[in-house]
Amino acid sequence: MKKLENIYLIGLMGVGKTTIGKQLAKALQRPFYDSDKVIEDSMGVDIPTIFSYEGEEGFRLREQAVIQQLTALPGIVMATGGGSVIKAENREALKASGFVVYLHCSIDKILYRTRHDTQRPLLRTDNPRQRLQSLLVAREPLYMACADFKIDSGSLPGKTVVKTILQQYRAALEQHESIAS
Ligand SMILES: Nc1ncnc2c1ncn2[C@@H]1O[C@H](COP(=O)(O)OP(=O)(O)OP(=O)(O)O)[C@@H](O)[C@H]1O
Ligand SMILES: O=C(O)C1=C[C@@H](O)[C@@H](O)[C@H](O)C1
Ligand SMILES: [Mg+2]
Repeated sequence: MKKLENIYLIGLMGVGKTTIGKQLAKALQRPFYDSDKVIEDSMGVDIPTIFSYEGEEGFRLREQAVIQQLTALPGIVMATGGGSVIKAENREALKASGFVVYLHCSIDKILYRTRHDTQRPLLRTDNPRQRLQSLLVAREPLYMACADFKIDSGSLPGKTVVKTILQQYRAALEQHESIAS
């Protein structure tokens, strides 16, 4: 049976996984992990540097190792990298071990939120809008295949997003417990 002890946030870059994840962890008094930050801390360099030396493929292998490691921990909140759902092994690990929340918002909002960003190598292109659109088309089915709950994190204030996720999580826990007993 699927476990629900952990909460995982998935979605495109810039939708607010790190921001919302930290607030959820605080509300639940749980440890917070950000898979991107765990990779950066373990390597001692930032993500653009990893991409430039190892390519996206090298980064994905490191990401897979970190997702496997973190999904084995009990009682955590994790913000995942935007591309963590690409690998089937990651999707399986996320789905099996936690309540998965898919944060989404409009491409316009993502572009606005990431307008000063230098840390997202996949947006370093002449046409970031087109890049985000094609990432969304490719990934939407993968996000949906993992998600227990999908929420618009673009038009709602962060506080409301956190409150709604907590309500959904508690409802899922109750249902889970009644099925198990
Ligand atoms: N609900 C919100 N309302 C307004 N701004 C927000 C909200 N959530 C996040 N932001 C802002 O949007 C930007 C991107 O958020 P964040 O870094 O949390 O996204 P992310 O999903 O973790 O991105 P990545 O996948 O690249 O790590 C940040 O500047 C953050 O302050
Ligand atoms: O969407 C993506 O593929 C990425 C999102 C970021 O969180 C980082 O994991 C990295 O920049 C790649
Ligand atoms: Mg993040």
